[in-house]
Amino acid sequence: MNILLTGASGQVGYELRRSLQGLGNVVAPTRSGLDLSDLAQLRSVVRELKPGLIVNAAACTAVERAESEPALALRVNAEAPGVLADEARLVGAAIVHYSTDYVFDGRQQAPYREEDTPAPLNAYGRSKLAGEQAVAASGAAHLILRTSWVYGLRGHNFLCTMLERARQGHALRVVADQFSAPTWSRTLAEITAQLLVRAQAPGWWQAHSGIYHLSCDGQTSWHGFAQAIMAEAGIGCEVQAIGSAEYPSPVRRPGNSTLCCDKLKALGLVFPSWHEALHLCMQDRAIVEYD
Ligand SMILES: NC(=O)C1=CN([C@@H]2O[C@H](COP(=O)(O)OP(=O)(O)OC[C@H]3O[C@@H](n4cnc5c(N)ncnc54)[C@H](OP(=O)(O)O)[C@@H]3O)[C@@H](O)[C@H]2O)C=CC1
Ligand SMILES: Cc1cn([C@H]2C[C@H](O)[C@@H](COP(=O)(O)OP(=O)(O)O[C@H]3O[C@@H](C)C(=O)[C@@H](O)[C@H]3O)O2)c(=O)[nH]c1=O
Repeated sequence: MNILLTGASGQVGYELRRSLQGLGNVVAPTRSGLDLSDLAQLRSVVRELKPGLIVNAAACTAVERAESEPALALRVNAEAPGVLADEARLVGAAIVHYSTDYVFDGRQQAPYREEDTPAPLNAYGRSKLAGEQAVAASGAAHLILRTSWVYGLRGHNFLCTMLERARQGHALRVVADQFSAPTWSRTLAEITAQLLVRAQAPGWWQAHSGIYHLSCDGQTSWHGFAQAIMAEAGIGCEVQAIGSAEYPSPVRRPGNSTLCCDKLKALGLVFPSWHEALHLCMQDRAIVEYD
């Protein structure tokens, strides 16, 4: 089976490329071979490859940029996934699509469940919600996996930003009033692959297509996450706690976007705590530095 993987140069796509190996022949075009803003190209690539599975890890993830370029965010995060899902249905493929905790407004105290009503606060969240809706409406066998605060040792993410700022000797001031679960890109990719092994059972997609929450266990604030990163890296750098109002940004972010993952756990999948995953990720640091 051919597996079409988009976004393989991103932090989740990079890990998926490895995790999906045992499931089929992973075809991972670069952006020049498959540009999600070119909807006609998307259609022709899927028709030519005839994949049995599409895994869409490509997205516009620059949250601040989405505020000033909402049309591009909508095209890549909403229209393109809709086209991919539509084409998946036509070639008889299933599609896995990633979404975000930022579809919620963060006012709820308890962790969000899949059936809770989304109400995004920003352009990125609105584009991702529209993407979910397009995939769900396509009629293709699908998994929409919502995750949160993804990091890894490569690419653009909060962990790399904090380590770089500390290395440069900057004082760290980090918001302490936004809560969710940091999720290692490798955890996300490995649990996705475990889920796809289960999905090989006859009738699985008909019974299980839908939205699932997939984050590491537990919750913390960005400030708590930054403190844990410094501790794991052995950097004795103080991290000052600030309120969201003290961090200048054109983007409104949810106060509590922790995701409840019980629906996936009920399928027998085991999730590490966010702290455990961070520890494992940081153990990889020496390897990545010599890559
Ligand atoms: N990062 C996070 O904190 C979170 C991410 N998610 C979701 O997880 C998924 C994966 O995110 P993540 O790996 O972090 O994202 P990254 O920003 O690390 O990677 C995005 C990928 O998408 C590709 N891409 C962007 N625009 C296009 C385009 N027009 N055509 C083709 N490819 C394109 C990028 O390619 P290139 O290298 O060429 O730019 C890159 O490979 C996304 O759906 C995201 O919304 C959900 C919650 C949290
Ligand atoms: C760099 C920095 C950020 N912050 C704040 C801003 C923000 O509230 C929080 C995280 O910063 P980021 O720039 O990583 O935020 P952001 O890009 O909003 O992160 C989000 O990305 C998208 C793709 C998602 O889907 C979300 O789950 C989430 O991970 O920390 C500080 O307080 N101090 C700092 O020095």
